[in-house]
Amino acid sequence: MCGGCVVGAIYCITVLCKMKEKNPWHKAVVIFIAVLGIIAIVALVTTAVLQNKPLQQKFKYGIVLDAGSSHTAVYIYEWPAEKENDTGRVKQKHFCQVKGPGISSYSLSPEQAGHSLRLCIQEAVLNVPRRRHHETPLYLGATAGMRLLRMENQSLCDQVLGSVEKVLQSTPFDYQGARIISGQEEGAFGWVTVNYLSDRLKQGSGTTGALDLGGASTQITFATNQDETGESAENTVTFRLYGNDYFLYTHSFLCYGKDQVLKLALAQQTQAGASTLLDPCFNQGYSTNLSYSSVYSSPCITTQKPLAAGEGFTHRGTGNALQCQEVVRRIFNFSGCTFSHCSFNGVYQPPLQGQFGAFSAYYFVMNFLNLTSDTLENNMEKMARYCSTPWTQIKQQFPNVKEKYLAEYCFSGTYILFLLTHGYNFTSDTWSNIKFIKKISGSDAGWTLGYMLNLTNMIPAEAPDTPPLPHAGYVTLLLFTSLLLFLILLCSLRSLWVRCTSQRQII
Ligand SMILES: O=P(O)(O)OP(=O)(O)OP(=O)(O)OC[C@H]1O[C@@H](n2cnc3c(O)ncnc32)[C@H](O)[C@@H]1O
Ligand SMILES: [Ca+2]
Repeated sequence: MCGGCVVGAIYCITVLCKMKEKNPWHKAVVIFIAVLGIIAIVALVTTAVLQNKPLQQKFKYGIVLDAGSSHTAVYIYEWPAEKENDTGRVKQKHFCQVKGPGISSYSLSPEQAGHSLRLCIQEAVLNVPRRRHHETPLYLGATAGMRLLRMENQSLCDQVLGSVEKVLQSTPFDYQGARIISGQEEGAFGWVTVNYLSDRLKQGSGTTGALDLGGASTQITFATNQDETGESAENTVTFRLYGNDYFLYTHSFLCYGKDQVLKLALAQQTQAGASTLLDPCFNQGYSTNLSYSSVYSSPCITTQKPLAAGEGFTHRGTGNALQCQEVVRRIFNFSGCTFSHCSFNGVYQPPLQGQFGAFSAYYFVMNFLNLTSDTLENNMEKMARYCSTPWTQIKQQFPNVKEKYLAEYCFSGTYILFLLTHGYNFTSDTWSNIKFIKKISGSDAGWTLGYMLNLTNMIPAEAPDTPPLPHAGYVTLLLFTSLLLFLILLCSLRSLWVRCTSQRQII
């Protein structure tokens, strides 16, 4: 188009040049054409810039409720509408922690499960623009607490899900269902979240494994070679994302979350039915009364409450890390592996590969104990020091930390170190491959984002086509070409002018 302008202008000037002697207005017309040329070029460049300028960003939203065993959390995600399929574009906009325990704890009053969500739902209504409400998908995924309730009592489990469903259906959002997700989904979507947020999926290699420690279950997930996944189909998840194939190893250990594993340890230590339990995993001076039923009523505990036992027992700390390790060791079974490699309890696990992100309770506990950036050996020493500190001193030192957490850190820290090393086979050399994380680029690490990305088809199987030039490159090229054409126009005008003048002199 610009080339056409220039050729046209040159033609006009040639004609004008011939008409020169007859027309006294020739100079004004030449200037007029030159100005028109400049205006045309400016208009062209302006149009190109404006046409390609990103429109004012419109955002879309998605809401996921993480109905965990210990609590429910509501995550609101936000992304630019026109960049839906780009990796790293979806961000956590808002987070709301539901007051009270997880929904599985409402099995005796199921109506309360739905009711407990109301405040966070109200927050969500305020945090998503009203005009987007009807098109904002809303999902609820329940994890290990509800898996355990389902094992215990299917009917109560259905009533609790029905109660949350009733509340979620009455929201202005596009409710997409409440369900108990499988352990494989929990592990695999945690892996998707971590790798999506760290922008690793488009690169196709060097992904990060995901370690999630909840209250009732724990997951390990990492990419491995295709031949490693052949041994155990139930531990394999495959994804094709942005044109790359991923073969994931994943396993969820039900009952090995932080709260249930403590019950395993307590049950293991109270087999004799004594009225006092001296527990090396709790600080010296710590003492509380526990009922036997609070320990033995969990479906994770397969042994019966000891016959000789009364209603309850006194749980007393002795604070000894080495003895605590032995207590923890007894809740793992390292025999009976029928595969080439196992983690524990006869579960297949291929050799560990690559870096790992450890989140949820891994982060809470290791961060509190200051064990996130040291060697394994130093962490063992720090752990021993924490366990041997008297309870009164611990309480004085951390007056603002919830007492239940404080009391359990010796046990939880010892369990985490044992699980990662003896359970999953991390060594002193590979310890530094684990990063204890809470958030990545402002969004929480966890399964919820990966779950939503999957259900909304926001991660394409094939890499989307990208324009050959980025926007800035395209505008620069256009500007440069226009300037070049403008210069050619000026030169042509000048040379024609010179020719006309010389012809006039000859005449
Ligand atoms: O995945 P599931 O097993 O269903 O459980 P969850 O989703 O409820 O589990 P979380 O990751 O939210 O929490 C894991 C555990 O960490 C505990 N926890 C939360 N904040 C903590 C903190 O600051 N210090 C220590 N423990 C904490 C919490 O009570 C749980 O027992
Ligand atoms: Ca969880």
